[in-house]
Amino acid sequence: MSVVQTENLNIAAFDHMPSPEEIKARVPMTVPANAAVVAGRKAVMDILDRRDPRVFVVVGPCSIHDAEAGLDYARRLKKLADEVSQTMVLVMRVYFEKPRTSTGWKGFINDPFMNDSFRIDVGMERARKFLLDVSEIGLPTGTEALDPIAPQYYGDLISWTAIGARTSESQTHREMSSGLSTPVGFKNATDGDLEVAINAIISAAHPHSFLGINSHGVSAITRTRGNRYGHVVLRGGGGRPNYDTVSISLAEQALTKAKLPRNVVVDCSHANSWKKPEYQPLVMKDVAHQIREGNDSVVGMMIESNLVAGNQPIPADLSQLKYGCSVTDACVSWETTEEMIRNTDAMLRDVIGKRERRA
Ligand SMILES: O=C[C@H](O)[C@H](O)COP(=O)(O)O
Ligand SMILES: C=C(OP(=O)(O)O)C(=O)O
Repeated sequence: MSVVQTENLNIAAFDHMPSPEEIKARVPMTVPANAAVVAGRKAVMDILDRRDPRVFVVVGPCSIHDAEAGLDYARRLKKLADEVSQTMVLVMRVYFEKPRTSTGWKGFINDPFMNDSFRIDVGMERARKFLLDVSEIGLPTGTEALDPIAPQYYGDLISWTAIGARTSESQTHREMSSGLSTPVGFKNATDGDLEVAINAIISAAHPHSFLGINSHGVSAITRTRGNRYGHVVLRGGGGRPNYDTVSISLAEQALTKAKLPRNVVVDCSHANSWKKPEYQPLVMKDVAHQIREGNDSVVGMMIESNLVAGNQPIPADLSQLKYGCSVTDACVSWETTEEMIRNTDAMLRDVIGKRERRA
């Protein structure tokens, strides 16, 4: 009797992927980019530690699919960030990895040509280059860490990380977060459950040992120190938003009960806006109002925004793509984004000033 093959029965191919070191050699860190990352991380950590009275806002496209439009966005955002720097730290949302409810385009790293060629090697290098370019503009970047190997390729260029609603309960993602060098926002689950995010913060704060890769792309027992900068992100779910005063108070109580810092970020999009971009300004205004009224647990907000409002399906002929328009979730336009950020700046000026004077 011969041995019957029992492994890799559903694997079509193993194609070569350059190591993190090789990709970094092609797109090396620069001094100005490094300075933006260090400053961005410090600002967010200081906000979480209450050493900085401002709030951070992670704002940008639902996903990056066109580097040129993305950089156009980044240049505009940098000007806005400088304008409102008294009250807010703007972090550009640079999402390359999309967790899908069932199927769909999984992002710029997975399929950079958006034609099912899945050139992850090209996607990873281009993603790294994009992050470098945004950082050189002087903006910190925030991303969702979905693939547990990917941070080895670009983690040095990230200032804030999200663990998404579909993965906050995943041990793999909690382990990975325990080793990330950035603050990590854990989203409540898609059904609205906040406990998974609280458990994720506790888990990620501890050291873990797990299977990963090192910078040479070799399997490694990865041993982490634990990440004390975990916090919750309220994104709504289970058919209802959770940015209202009662939901935020419940989140504060849950954090206190778990002996965790009362740090809450509100995602103005997703189930908090019923996935309708036109509601995002209302959510942001409501949350800014809560801060004005004395709330001190909300440390940040998130906005899904692009140059052009709405979204578009990915056409078979990519030349038909509308410039600056999302190919995933619908976003608010650049003009609306400016208005949202400027209104929030005006609403927060007094309260942030008071916090500053108290310090
Ligand atoms: O923000 C992104 C989307 O909400 C998430 O990736 C899920 O998208 P889908 O439900 O369209 O698959
Ligand atoms: C997938 C996202 O969010 P959530 O995990 O809240 O669905 C996202 O922000 O792209």
